[in-house]
Amino acid sequence: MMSKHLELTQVGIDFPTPKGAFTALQEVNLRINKGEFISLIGHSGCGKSTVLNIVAGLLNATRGGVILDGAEVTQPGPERAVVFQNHSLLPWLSVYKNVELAVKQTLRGKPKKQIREWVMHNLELVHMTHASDKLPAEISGGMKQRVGIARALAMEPKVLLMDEPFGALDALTRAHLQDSVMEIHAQLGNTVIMITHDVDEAVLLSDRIVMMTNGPAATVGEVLPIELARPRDRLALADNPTYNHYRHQVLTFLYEKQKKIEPVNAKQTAANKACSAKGKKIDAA
Ligand SMILES: Nc1ncnc2c1ncn2[C@@H]1O[C@H](COP(=O)(O)OP(=O)(O)OP(=O)(O)O)[C@@H](O)[C@H]1O
Repeated sequence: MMSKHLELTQVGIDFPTPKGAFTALQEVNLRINKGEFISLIGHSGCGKSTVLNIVAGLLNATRGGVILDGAEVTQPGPERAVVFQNHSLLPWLSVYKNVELAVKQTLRGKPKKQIREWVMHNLELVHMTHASDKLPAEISGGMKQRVGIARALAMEPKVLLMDEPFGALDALTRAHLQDSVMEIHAQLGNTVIMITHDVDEAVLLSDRIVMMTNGPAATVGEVLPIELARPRDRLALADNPTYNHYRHQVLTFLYEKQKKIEPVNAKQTAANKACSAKGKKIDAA
């Protein structure tokens, strides 16, 4: 039986700017069950990373707050591991050492053999044991991202926070990693919050998709439960009407309900002004 364990209540944040306070988020409310896979989707700049950073404890909310298993989140902690778009591995350490470094604190004082087994176990989860002695520069982008995920998992976090984890990868590598993440999630049952811009990725991976409104003062617009049986097979789902219905709902939210009106750039504005001035002169002539 799943129990609610992560709660964002009335979360709001103001950033100081030279022009005064900028309200990025307003009244964000979300209840997440243990083991749930949540995707955050919304237009660029709406506040997805800000939500994730508040849950990670890297930013403090101006209003409201986050409770994880009854304790308020006020700072970063090992129970909330973050995977960023750009792996952020230490370039001078091997794949093995990068993962080991993350668990040294939590496994301090444990026998070396136990630490080694744990590091290798986590590299195995992401299929990276074969490259344990390589340096980050010697492996591909997708492999680095796998190691970043292994490093996060090795900390045994209650919540795995992923900020566009596959954003920098080519489509095929991305698909392989999505499959790995689904496998790992099925095996470990961590709670996951993932930011994505990819509608297919959100539908394929999630239990619920949280769709955010445009900023400023962005908030949760709609929440879409994805009731597709697991394990999920991307090929089989391509022709599945329910899958396509979910896809359509997300697209409708993004491109109809939250249509992004791009600001006209300064150059264009100047050009338009010049044009209409010219037009007036012509009219007047
Ligand atoms: N430290 C800061 N100071 C001022 N404004 C900020 C700060 N951090 C974020 N913002 C603003 O808050 C809003 C939300 O930013 P955020 O990075 O969370 O958006 P996002 O949805 O993750 O964007 P993207 O999809 O492009 O990564 C944006 O308007 C951004 O400019």
